[in-house]
Amino acid sequence: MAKITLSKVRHSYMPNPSRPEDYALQSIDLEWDDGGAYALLGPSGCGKTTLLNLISGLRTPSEGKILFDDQDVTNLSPDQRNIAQVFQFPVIYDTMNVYDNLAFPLRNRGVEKSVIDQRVREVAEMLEVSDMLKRKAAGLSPDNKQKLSMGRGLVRDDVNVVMFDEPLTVIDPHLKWKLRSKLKELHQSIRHTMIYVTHDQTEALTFADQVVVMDRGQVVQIGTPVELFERPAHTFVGHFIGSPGMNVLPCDVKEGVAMLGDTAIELDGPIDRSRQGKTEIGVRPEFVSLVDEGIEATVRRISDVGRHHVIEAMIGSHPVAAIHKGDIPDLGESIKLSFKASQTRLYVDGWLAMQDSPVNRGETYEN
Ligand SMILES: Nc1ncnc2c1ncn2[C@@H]1O[C@H](COP(=O)(O)OP(=O)(O)OP(=O)(O)O)[C@@H](O)[C@H]1O
Repeated sequence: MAKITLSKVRHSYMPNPSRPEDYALQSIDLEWDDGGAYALLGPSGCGKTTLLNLISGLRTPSEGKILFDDQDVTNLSPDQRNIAQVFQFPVIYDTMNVYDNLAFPLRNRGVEKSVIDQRVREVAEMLEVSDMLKRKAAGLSPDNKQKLSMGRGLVRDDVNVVMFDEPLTVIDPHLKWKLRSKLKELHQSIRHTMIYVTHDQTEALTFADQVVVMDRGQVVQIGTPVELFERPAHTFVGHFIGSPGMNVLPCDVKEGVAMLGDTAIELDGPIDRSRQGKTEIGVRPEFVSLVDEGIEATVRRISDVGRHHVIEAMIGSHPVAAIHKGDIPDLGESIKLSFKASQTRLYVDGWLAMQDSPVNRGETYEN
């Protein structure tokens, strides 16, 4: 296993890139600890697979360096990097049985027979396929095939990193949660460095200790699931994570106070007054409540999502969503809203602009 460092990594699929938009990956600096569980999360086309392929060695970056511990692996082949990869679709040998499929990566490296047997049985046990070891892979259900594919990625204990590229795409929705929690459990027991690529926030947030949120070739925020939810560094993260996403309302700032029309909005702390630009208030629907005295709004839509309702109301011409558990108002009714101050923040040009905001901002990222 290894610590992985990306230093000023950029990648373009064009022969002579010149403008930022010519790069599928803008300048990326990352450090991933040995044994950590990481997710790369972002919308389709944001560069997740490109980044994964640069780490695995399937592609060489146009610029920058990739290190495994202190070794520069930028120009090494996938084989030389000693990694395991699990793809969207199962990569298994249909004609072999489950045991031989799991044993294959070890036999390939000349591992001793007794060690192979022990490892195969351990992994089979972890993945709950022990009773299928003698079955031909061809006859397995799609989720068992993908489990087997994962097992082939996990069977070697000498790999630097195990990478998963949207591994649950082919799995039935009702089995997804099972495999998702299985993977988390596997990470906790074998402690390989793992990188999990997905565009699904639930998958990323359940699997990873740290989630790297990407958009248009850039890293927008790296944080724990709680940090991403509670303190999005950018309005993009606020929108992308959460259901519904964070409310973002244009506001004015007067003498350090955020104003929504004539109403002063209490925030989580003092704002960073050095930043100039488009000012907005960000507050998640979970922290918007219906109250007796507050900001005036008109109910536009109500959705029943089971355990609660999502009330969409208009503050002037701007929509705001509230997650609400009590009696529901009528459509068109005038209501009053309040935002929980400790979860309400100012964003300037999309970036969090509170005095204690982290400075992990992509210089060229604009949403
Ligand atoms: N082989 C290629 N040649 C040219 N452009 C490519 C190639 N592969 C990817 N791209 C472009 O690079 C950008 C990033 O693509 P990438 O596949 O890395 O994104 P992604 O986040 O993995 O998307 P998805 O979730 O859809 O797989 C996209 O604009 C894509 O069109």
